[in-house]
Amino acid sequence: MIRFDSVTKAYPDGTVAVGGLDITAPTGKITVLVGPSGCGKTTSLRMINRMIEPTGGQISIDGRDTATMNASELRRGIGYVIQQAGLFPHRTIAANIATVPLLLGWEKKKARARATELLERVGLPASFAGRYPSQLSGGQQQRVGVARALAADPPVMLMDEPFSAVDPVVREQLQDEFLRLQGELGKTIVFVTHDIDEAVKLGDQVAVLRVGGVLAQLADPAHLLAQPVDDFVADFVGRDRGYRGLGFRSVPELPLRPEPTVRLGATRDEASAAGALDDWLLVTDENRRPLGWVEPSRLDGTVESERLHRGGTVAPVNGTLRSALDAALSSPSRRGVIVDETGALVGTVLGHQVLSAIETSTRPPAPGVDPRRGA
Ligand SMILES: Nc1ncnc2c1ncn2[C@@H]1O[C@H](COP(=O)(O)OP(=O)(O)OP(=O)(O)O)[C@@H](O)[C@H]1O
Repeated sequence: MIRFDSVTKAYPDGTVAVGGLDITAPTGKITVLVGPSGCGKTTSLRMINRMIEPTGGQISIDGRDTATMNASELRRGIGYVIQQAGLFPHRTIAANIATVPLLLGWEKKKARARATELLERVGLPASFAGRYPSQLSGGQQQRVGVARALAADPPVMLMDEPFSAVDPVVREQLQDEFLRLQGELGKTIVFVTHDIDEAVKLGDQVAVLRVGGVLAQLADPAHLLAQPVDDFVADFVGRDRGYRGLGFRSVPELPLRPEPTVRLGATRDEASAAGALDDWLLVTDENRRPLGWVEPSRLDGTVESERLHRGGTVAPVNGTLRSALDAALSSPSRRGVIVDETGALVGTVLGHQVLSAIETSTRPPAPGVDPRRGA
């Protein structure tokens, strides 16, 4: 856990870059610092590894005051990734990745093996090991930057706009791979971005800062989008926040309807007895896993696999409103199929129910409720 207690950075010219910041970045989670240009994001990040020394307050990692630690030792336990990767141009990719392990005194062979392993981990071929940074695309260089930061397996990672310099498509791929990697590694990450979409996509919690390095709101993404604490945060997260919120709110909030079903091999009479003759009917296997839809009125024999209308995605019951809406919109019956972790049918939901759940979640909080406190 990284903890900021009333942390301040004032420059000799009087600029207060960070003004009394209190934030806790929980172990194994991604904390995103987001805010307009000049609000002190980078300064806050660099104070964690003491590339910048605070002028007030205290930063501790797992209860240890970083000011009392040896600065180079501190940095070796912290991976650091910056925009445009910041690779050493005259060193090979393998040598770049192995920088910290070699500083830590690893044998060359072991460091090289680690570099190759990490290349694959970040989605690059091992054959890139002998190339130079200029022989890689921007997105590939960013991956190497992440691999380099992970090389000595530090528990903490600081990431300063690591995906900002690449085009939107590559950026999305890098974000997805980063989330997958974090799912495996569970590092304690502080991530700086100016992009609210990136912040809500990646953050377990998001800290919105105002200029002067003051915390405006710290919340999980769903809560931030649904209940911005004031106009500054509301403007920053944007007007379409309700629709961004789709990706975060979970299906159990929705009223699920029981759905009549029928099995393969059922006759037309059985099918029309199960549901309405002129309505779509859901066909499942013996474990209640959805297989597709039929229209009983169009059946001229039994329900056969090849007659099924398979269109439509299914949404997991612990999934998001976005997946539920996709399921509803892509279903021929317009009823979105919700399944449990075994893939078995739990119920269905209508598109307008998903939309009203979003409406409810984006209404301002009731008077007396402090939106700074999590839901
Ligand atoms: N050496 C310095 N002397 C005086 N002021 C400084 C110095 N370094 C940074 N600042 C100021 O501190 C404030 C915070 O800067 P910082 O780089 O942390 O912001 P940021 O939120 O990361 O901005 P950006 O998104 O534009 O990178 C800015 O107003 C900046 O001009």
